Amino acid sequence: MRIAESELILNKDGSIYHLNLLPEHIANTVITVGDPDRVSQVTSYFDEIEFTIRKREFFTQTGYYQGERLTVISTGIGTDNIDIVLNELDALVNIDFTQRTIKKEATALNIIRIGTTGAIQKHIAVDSFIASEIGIGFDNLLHFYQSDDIQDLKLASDLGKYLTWDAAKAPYAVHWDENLGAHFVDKNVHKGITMTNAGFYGPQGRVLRAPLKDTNLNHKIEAYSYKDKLITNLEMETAGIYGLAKLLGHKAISMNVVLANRPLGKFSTDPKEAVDRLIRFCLEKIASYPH
Ligand SMILES: O=P(O)(O)O[C@H]1O[C@H](CO)[C@@H](O)[C@H]1O
Ligand SMILES: O=c1cc[nH]c(=O)[nH]1
Repeated sequence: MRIAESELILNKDGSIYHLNLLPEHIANTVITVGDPDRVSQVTSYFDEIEFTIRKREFFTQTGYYQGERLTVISTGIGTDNIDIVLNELDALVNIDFTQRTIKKEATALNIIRIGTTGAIQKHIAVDSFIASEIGIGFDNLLHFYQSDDIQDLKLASDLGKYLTWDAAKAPYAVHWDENLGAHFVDKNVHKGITMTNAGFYGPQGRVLRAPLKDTNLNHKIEAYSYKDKLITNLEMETAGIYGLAKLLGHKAISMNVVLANRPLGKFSTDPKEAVDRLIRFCLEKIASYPH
């Protein structure tokens, strides 16, 4: 079926609406980062940069790292942007832009998020790494899609009940890609459950001037366990990436460096270096991932 001009929106040069990319611009392995400035921090380790484009907060570079073609793209902040980035990346590989039809053979991308986060457990020190085994979304994004079969409904319902959460704002839970995820875990990485929320302040239990509705929310999250697993960290993209990647047939892993330890009230003294260590770690893991 032909997809209408209002749904699959292409720019005059044939590129996809927000990302401004043509199908040939992206590699099958895509690194997503929140901060547009982090894209060139990643590609500073590349042997060659083939392509650079920027529109709004979406800055993309494609190039080669140890002989492998990789795309690095910034998503900006939040799962509203993840909806755009994941749908448009998927369209670039799985929709024929000339015919406006879905291609017969689907392409699966490897998607690796290199992000920053706040730990909710005291024992997870600032500057350490977390690989998200599960992303739990409090942002509602996945509820707009038919997605029950890719969600961990039991975990979401258990946590919703534990927090006596408003049913209209029910969380969703989606697992990482097991193969890709396992490859990124080693002795220096905490494996955890990441809570993705719709904001940095109130939704992550931060108070500057605006008082919180539930002042105990972070303590409750810190104390919650499901099948002996704790919620480890809070950020703003992982669950959306896991949900849409799984729904669209892509493989995703979210790796985050801990900049804040919330219960201890600590923040990294050198966030740029901490992010750089995670970048180098992830690039080595990508280079050694069997294809
Ligand atoms: O560093 P990035 O990848 O942007 O990730 C985290 O940092 C931002 C908030 O400071 C949010 O996007 C959060 O998820
Ligand atoms: O506490 C933090 C740190 C980074 N990013 C977040 O979303 N939260």
